[in-house]
Parts: sequence; C-alpha cells; structure tokens
Amino acid sequence: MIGVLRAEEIIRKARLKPEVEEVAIAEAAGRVLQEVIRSDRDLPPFDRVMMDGIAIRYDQWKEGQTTFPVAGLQKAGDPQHSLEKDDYCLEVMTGAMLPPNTDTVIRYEDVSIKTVKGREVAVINRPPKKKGQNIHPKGTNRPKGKILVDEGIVLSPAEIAVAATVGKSSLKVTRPPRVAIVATGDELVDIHEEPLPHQIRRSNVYAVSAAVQGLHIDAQLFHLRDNKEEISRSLKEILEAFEVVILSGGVSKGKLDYIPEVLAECGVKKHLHKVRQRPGKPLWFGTSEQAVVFALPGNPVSTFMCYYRYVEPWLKRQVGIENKPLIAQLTKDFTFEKELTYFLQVQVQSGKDGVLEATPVKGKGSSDFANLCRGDGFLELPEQQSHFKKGQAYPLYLYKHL
Ligand SMILES: Nc1nc2c(c(=O)[nH]1)N[C@H]1C(S)=C(S)[C@@H](COP(=O)(O)OP(=O)(O)OC[C@H]3O[C@@H](n4cnc5c(N)ncnc54)[C@H](O)[C@@H]3O)O[C@H]1N2
Ligand code: MOO
Ligand SMILES: [Mg+2]
Repeated sequence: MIGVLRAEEIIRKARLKPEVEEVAIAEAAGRVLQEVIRSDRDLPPFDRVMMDGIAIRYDQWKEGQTTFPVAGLQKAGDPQHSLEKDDYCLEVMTGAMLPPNTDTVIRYEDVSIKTVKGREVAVINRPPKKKGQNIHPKGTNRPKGKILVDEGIVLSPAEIAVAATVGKSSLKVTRPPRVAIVATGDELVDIHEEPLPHQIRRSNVYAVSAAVQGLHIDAQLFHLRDNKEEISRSLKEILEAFEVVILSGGVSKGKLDYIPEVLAECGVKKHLHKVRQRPGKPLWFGTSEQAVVFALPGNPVSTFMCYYRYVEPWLKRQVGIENKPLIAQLTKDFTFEKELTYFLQVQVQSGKDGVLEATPVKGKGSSDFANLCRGDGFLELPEQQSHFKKGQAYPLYLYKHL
C-alpha cells in the first residue's frame, strides 16, 4: 500500500488538455483568464477633477487675484468647456474633465460663492497649496496599451472592474472540464424519496457536486445500482462523454464492490488502489484515453475527505488555479497510533499573530458526516508520528471559507 504523498504524486501526473472558452463578464468571476487585458486608453483618460469646487489659472492667484467671476459649470459627463478669460473661474465637479486654460482646483470648502452686482463670483478663503492641486492627470494611473491583468490570473472583482473599464464585455477563460459524479449502491435513493428501512438517501454526490461548483464546474450526476452489467454499460457511456469521472462507493472488499473490476474492463488503467490513510483507505485512481477517474470510498466522510485532499487540488491545477498550501497549529494534543496518515476533522480560527489554529472536532468515524458541519477542514497528521502535540503545525485542507 502506498502513502498519501506518493498517491498525490501519482495523481498529479494525470493531465487534461487545457481548453479556452469565452464567457460574458457577468459569468467570469472566479474563472482563470486566458488572455491579457490591456488599457484601451490612458487611465484616467483625461485630466480628471478630483474635488467639487472651482477651477482657476494658478498664476492669476499668484499675481494677487482672490475673487473670480464664475463663468459656468463643468459637470462630470459634460464635454470639455473652456475658460473664456484668464481671470474667470469655472465651477467643476469631481469626475469632470478639467477645462483647458485652468490648472488648479480649489474645493468648495475653501471658497465662498457670492452674488456681486447680479453675477456670481468665487472668493478664495484658503490659498491653493500648489499649482495642479486636486487634479488627477491623464494617464498617470496607467498609460494606453499597458498590460493591466496578466494571463493565468483568477478573475476577482478587481479584475472584473478593470475588464469593464477597458470595454471587455466577454473574456477568454479556461473551459471547465466535463465532470460526471457517480453514486453507486443499491441502498441509495434520491433526496425527494422516502427511504425504506433498508435504504438511505444519496448524499455524497450532492456534497461533491456542491464542491465542484465552487470551482465553476457544473457536474452531471448519475446513480448506478450494484449490478455488474448495469455498471459496465453505464460506465462505458460515461467514460466516453466525460473528461473527469468521480465515483463514490463500491471500491472496497464487498461482494458487490464491482467498481475497480469494471473500470479495468472498460479500459481504465489503475494507477493506485488503497492508500495508507484514515479515512479513505480504499481510494482508487486511474485513467483511460479520454478520462481521468477518481473512485472514492463510499463512506461519506471518506468521499468528502478524498475529494478535498486529492480531487480538488488536481481539478484546480487543470483549470490553472494555484493551490496555496495552508498549515495550522493544533490547539490540543492528539494521539493516533496506527501507521496511517490521519485526517483529523478540525475547527479553524485565526489565533495570536495571525497563525491559523486547528481544534479537533470529535466525530463517530467515517460514516458520521453530520459531524463535518461542525468543522472547517482536515488536518493531515503524518503516518510516521503517533503523538501530535499542541502547537505543532500540519497541512490543512479547508472545506469552508474562514
Ligand atoms: N472487509 C473490509 N471491509 C471494508 C474495508 C476493508 O478494508 N475491508 N474498508 C472499509 C472502508 S475504510 C471504507 S471507506 C468502506 C468503503 O466502501 P466502498 O467504497 O466499497 O463503499 P460502499 O460499500 O459502496 O459504501 C460504504 C458506505 O457508504 C455509504 N454510501 C455510499 N455511497 C453513498 C452516497 N452516495 N451517499 C451516502 N452514503 C453513501 C454506503 O451506504 C455504505 O454505508 O468500506 C469499508 N469496508
Ligand atoms: O475510508 Mo474508511 O472511511 O476509513 O472507513
Ligand atoms: Mg463496499
């Protein structure tokens, strides 16, 4: 039997061919950009007024002028007005184009607008600090043609704002793989059904489907009964149609655990079966010409943990999302004496000095998936060690946002 790190290494070697699709900007957040975004004009595109107030020629003030007849109003969204006379001013609003012939903006707080002999004048109460104040000069954020966002970036709301400002209503992004999630087992019924005493509702596939949705993948769900012919027939079709197949159940030693055998018959090459870990020991992984197949052990906590430890990091890599390894410190001593890597369910919080702290949440084993709701992730406790001490840090796999 292999260890966790070897299993990860084997899985990492399988790769999907990256493909690109174009999506509307409203659908693009969280996707991986497959083009560069450049500024289509200077940013800002004109000398932009930064404060509501008046625009003047600085030299007029320098020469002693403190009262300026108001010649008009330059609003944001107006084409550029111009100053008729050097000793006039224009009222200007934040976001407006700076009128030509003006070079300095004084805030309303620093002037009084009065009516003198039937005409409006602005009297400067507080002198401008410098020529050019309260003006955001054209092109000083970024010049036209500059790369604003690089290829390969995961689009966050910040990049969406940039894409919008350069006029990109759609963006090229990595196409998510076609994923099938397959439940197996005669005991399983669907959510809307009332289970008989010997039946349970399918839950694993909904958990995995919800998890892949977090990666913007819409998976298709299937359910196969424990019938070898039926499994074989359906799996052949699924393997033709999907690039990634995630199965749950039927991989252990039971008389009806047909999955490894049928996968082999369908031409899926086994790369690993069984890992020195708890939960999730019977994990199976293989590839065919068209598909990458994860067959996860059916116990709900095992399916869940194997998804987060093996499937999700792999899927992220295929679509180009960086896996940022996390570690967290145990807040309590913990002992696990078997020579297996133990995935401990933990609650996670940010402790002193910003260090992540993990507190074990006791459950009733790999069928107790209700217990997952009390935790945030799994701490990977290595097989070589049995006594894990408070303050020691281990790799963390989160399934909730902190
Ligand atoms: N003789 C042995 N028996 C078992 C071993 C072993 O090494 N020797 N390993 C145990 C371990 S560890 C696990 S984990 C399970 C894995 O079993 P399978 O992958 O074969 O899964 P099933 O037998 O189909 O189901 C196990 C369990 O999980 C429930 N299940 C399955 N699918 C779903 C689903 N979609 N939603 C909810 N629950 C599901 C199923 O009803 C079973 O209770 O094997 C141990 N046995
Ligand atoms: O993977 Mo099993 O869940 O260790 O019982
Ligand atoms: Mg079984």
